[in-house]
Amino acid sequence: MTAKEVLELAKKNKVAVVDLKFVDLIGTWQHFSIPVEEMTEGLFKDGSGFDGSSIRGWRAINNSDMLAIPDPKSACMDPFAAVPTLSLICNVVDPVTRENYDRDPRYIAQKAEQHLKSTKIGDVSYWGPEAEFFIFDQARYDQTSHSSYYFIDSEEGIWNAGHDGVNLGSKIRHKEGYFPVAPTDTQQDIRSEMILEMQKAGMMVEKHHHEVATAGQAEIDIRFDTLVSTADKMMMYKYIVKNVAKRHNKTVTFMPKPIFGDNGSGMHTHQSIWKEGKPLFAGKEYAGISQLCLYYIGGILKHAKALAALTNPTTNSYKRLTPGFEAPVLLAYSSRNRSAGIRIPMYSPSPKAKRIEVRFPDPTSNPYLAFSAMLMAGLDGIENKINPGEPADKDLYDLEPEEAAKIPTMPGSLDEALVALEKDHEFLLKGGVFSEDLLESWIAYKRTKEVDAMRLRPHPYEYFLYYDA
Ligand SMILES: Nc1ncnc2c1ncn2[C@@H]1O[C@H](COP(=O)(O)OP(=O)(O)OP(=O)(O)O)[C@@H](O)[C@H]1O
Ligand SMILES: N[C@@H](CCC(=O)O)C(=O)O
Ligand SMILES: [Mg+2]
Ligand SMILES: [Mg+2]
Repeated sequence: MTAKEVLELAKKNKVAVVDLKFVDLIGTWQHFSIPVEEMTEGLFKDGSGFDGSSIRGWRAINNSDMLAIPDPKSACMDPFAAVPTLSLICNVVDPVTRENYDRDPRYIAQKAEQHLKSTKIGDVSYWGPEAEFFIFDQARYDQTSHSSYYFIDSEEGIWNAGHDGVNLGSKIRHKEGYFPVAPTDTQQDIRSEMILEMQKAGMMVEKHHHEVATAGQAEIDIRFDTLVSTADKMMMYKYIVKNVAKRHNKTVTFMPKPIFGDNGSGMHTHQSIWKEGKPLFAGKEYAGISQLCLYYIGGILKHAKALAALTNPTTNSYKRLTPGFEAPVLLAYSSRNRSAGIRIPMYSPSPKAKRIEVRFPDPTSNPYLAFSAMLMAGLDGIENKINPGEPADKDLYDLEPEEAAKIPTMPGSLDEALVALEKDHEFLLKGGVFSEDLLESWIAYKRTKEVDAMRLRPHPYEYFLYYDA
């Protein structure tokens, strides 16, 4: 859509307000709105000003004026505003230099797309994220100065099955959420409503279903698209999922591991590179992939510990990456099992469908940064012909300890991942895609606001362990 077409769309839909959205460093949409009269063709060049100093991980107060420049291609009607509102996703620009702000995650993703072209390896990359999430009836969090408590509830939870925990016929048994029909699945209609809103917002949806966890775990899969467009769609995806849940007085969390002892939520990320309309990952090597694809896998595996700081960026992320819950721990690749960090799906023999699925990312990641970082790691693997080693076609959860010890693992904590990123980030700086400044501010933010903040707080479970010591 061009700027002119957006103005026509606004007229046709009797738009009164235009909502300008942009993503902060952590990966949350921020927004402000203007009356429709303020939306001229010039807005798409000159942008609209806002104070960037209050945005997480951004510039200090002495350097705070920013411009939001809307991307006309992102225009759609906002599904949740009662007043007819047009939604536009923006890039962020410095008003003095008119340069893109180098901490704007969307700009980094645009540079990653350009970088792929400049390497001449390929001209486009495709991304298909499968985000999982929980729909709860309510969630409460209370914090006193001494400790913190949380409480979640779900009509599907086994804790609602009766005092003795016996299944009463329409309750999901432990690990059996995937996927009996209603009345066991109580969330069919709410997921359907979510995908209808996604379609109205211009997204192509492939599937929705209940996931394995007992208490309202869901997944919606969208059709793959180019890097920036897919990251834009992930932002809209979360917006729609959370707001449809709210309509039903429910609440959604994308936390990777909200419930101890049950499956967590991942965001497996399918990816492939193409050149002149040809899929570069299809070939005659293992599982029908190409040598280039093997090198791409080599790059992802080599840099996985550093990547984790961006693809699994919360302290909670590492509670998901434990054996026994379909989330990967060991850094290996395989066509067969879902316990490997990278899987090569075998559903279709078509070269067009040939892709790799990186299984460790989770939906707390900022999609612009996570996709860009994975692309940069894969390209580094291709440029340096990094051999990924032999595939691991066994169940990696059941390996003999000596065998398992030979395979590298994901980091055990966010702290470890941040240290890995500090040591290994040259591959991200190529072509000026990521800057040292952005990575430093990411690491500092995550360390002080999340790792240290968690480390310094007494945990509720410590009361169970130590209160009567
Ligand atoms: N060539 C491709 N490049 C990138 N992504 C692709 C390509 N072909 C398909 N995809 C995307 O891959 C994703 C496939 O999701 P699908 O649910 O089939 O995966 P799955 O890993 O088998 O599922 P699950 O993990 O739930 O068992 C979709 O987003 C789809 O659009
Ligand atoms: N929920 C699992 C994945 C389940 C699946 O294979 O879809 C995870 O944390 O990655
Ligand atoms: Mg899934
Ligand atoms: Mg998957």
